[in-house]
Amino acid sequence: MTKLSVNINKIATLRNSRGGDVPNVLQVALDCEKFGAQGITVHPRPDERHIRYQDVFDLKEKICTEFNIEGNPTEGRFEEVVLKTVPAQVTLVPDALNAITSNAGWDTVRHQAQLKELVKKYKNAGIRVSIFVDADPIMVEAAAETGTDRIELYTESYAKGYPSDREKAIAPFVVAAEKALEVGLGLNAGHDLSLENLAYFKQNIPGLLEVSIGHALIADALYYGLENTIQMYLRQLQ
Ligand SMILES: CC(=O)[C@@H](O)[C@H](O)COP(=O)(O)O
Ligand SMILES: NCC(=O)COP(=O)(O)O
Repeated sequence: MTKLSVNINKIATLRNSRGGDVPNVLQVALDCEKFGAQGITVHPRPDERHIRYQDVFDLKEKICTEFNIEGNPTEGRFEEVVLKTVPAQVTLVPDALNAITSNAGWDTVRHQAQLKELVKKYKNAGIRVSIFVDADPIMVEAAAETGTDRIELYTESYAKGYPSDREKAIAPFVVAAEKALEVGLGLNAGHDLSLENLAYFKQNIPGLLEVSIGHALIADALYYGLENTIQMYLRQLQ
């Protein structure tokens, strides 16, 4: 089974644009769960441009599905907030401070020692760890050496390549997924997954445990409504 974790960053973006509490981020998260989402993902950034650190505490208290916190472990209050809230999963992402969104996976060879320390710290706190990586078997193999439980494959290149040549776009992800299974890593994926490209990804990637989807899903909800949209995404994963 592949779990759908809804990334609610975009709900917080909308709320922050007016400075009030509409839409209410916590209520949307609870509704996502009610509508069938099996997890909630947030990606607090140091400038708190969407999810605020306080949201993370508020969400942890109320949501009952799997809580996944993504972000750069060395920036802002990320480490403090994750260790205080103890989510089900932390996903380590090497975000640059000025990037519009996540734009690369870890170089797990170069950052091996740093990642080993981080993985140990979060695992000792009882948090499952996932490392965001590109679809490259060398990066996957080195991720396994850090002791991480899972990796999250960074799917932007798949999403970009899908419309013109989906077989070519998926090929490196199949290789990376097979490597992950071979070295005993759990497998997540995310970034720019959508109603258009999700089913083919799911059908071709062995052992896919979880996808986290935000941008496209929230945009689709403008047309189909949140409940319908979540059901539509869940159907792609059957
Ligand atoms: C880790 C990742 O793939 C990102 O998609 C991220 O979680 C979304 O972050 P933004 O909403 O800040 O673009
Ligand atoms: N980890 C990826 C994620 O949470 C959502 O990414 P996107 O669907 O907003 O691109």
